[in-house]
Amino acid sequence: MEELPISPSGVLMQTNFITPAHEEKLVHIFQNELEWPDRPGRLSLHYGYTFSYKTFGIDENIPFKPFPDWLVPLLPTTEGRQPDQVCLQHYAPGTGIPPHVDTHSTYDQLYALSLGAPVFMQFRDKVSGERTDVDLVPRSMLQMSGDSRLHWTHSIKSRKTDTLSDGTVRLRQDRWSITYRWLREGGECECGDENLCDTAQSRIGVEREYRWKQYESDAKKDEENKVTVPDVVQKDHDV
Ligand SMILES: O=C(O)CCC(=O)C(=O)O
Ligand SMILES: [Fe+2]
Repeated sequence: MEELPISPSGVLMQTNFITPAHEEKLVHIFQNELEWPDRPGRLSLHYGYTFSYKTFGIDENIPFKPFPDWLVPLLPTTEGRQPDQVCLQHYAPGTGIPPHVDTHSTYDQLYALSLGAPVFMQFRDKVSGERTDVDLVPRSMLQMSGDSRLHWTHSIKSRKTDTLSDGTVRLRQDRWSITYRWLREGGECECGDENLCDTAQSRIGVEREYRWKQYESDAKKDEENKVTVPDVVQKDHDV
């Protein structure tokens, strides 16, 4: 893993984490062997503990799901133990993920493997307004640590194209990512960031930012009720 020479600090990347042939096999599995929710937008499948769209922590009611065979060789080994929560997501062209930080109290280390088409991830410091785009190239493993994990939000814009620095317009295509999360011992974060840290916020009696939560839980309800999610809720809430 090499740290990228950018703000925020703490963005580490390993390109070519797997070979193109391995990636091709995985995409075949994703497209032919997995059962995805039947709705538009970004789709998620969970392994290990299940991510809760209510608390943004772990869903305590769902037992640990063992990692499938195809996933085991894709687990990062640099944390000394397997992750606790793994989320495979499919981004159809045009879909993204709103700006957020992964819950500080529940999760400690955070990694993401990119497969399929490239896409830009935008890091944003809400205090200074500074933004940095990182190109998530296929087969690269990203680690978000330090400032990039705790003090900057990250997002993927919902749009059909990305414009590269040389002006080239790149069409979005199918992308998959695998997010790996390790539970934080003790379940409290000591970073003290009252803008982004749920532990710091709860200590000063501030309710968390619920917008993304609302979006996700609405999408989940719609999935349960098999109601089509209207296009408008799939747009980013760029706050
Ligand atoms: O798709 C990605 O690479 C990252 C997704 C993400 O930010 C998350 O699942 O929390
Ligand atoms: Fe995230």
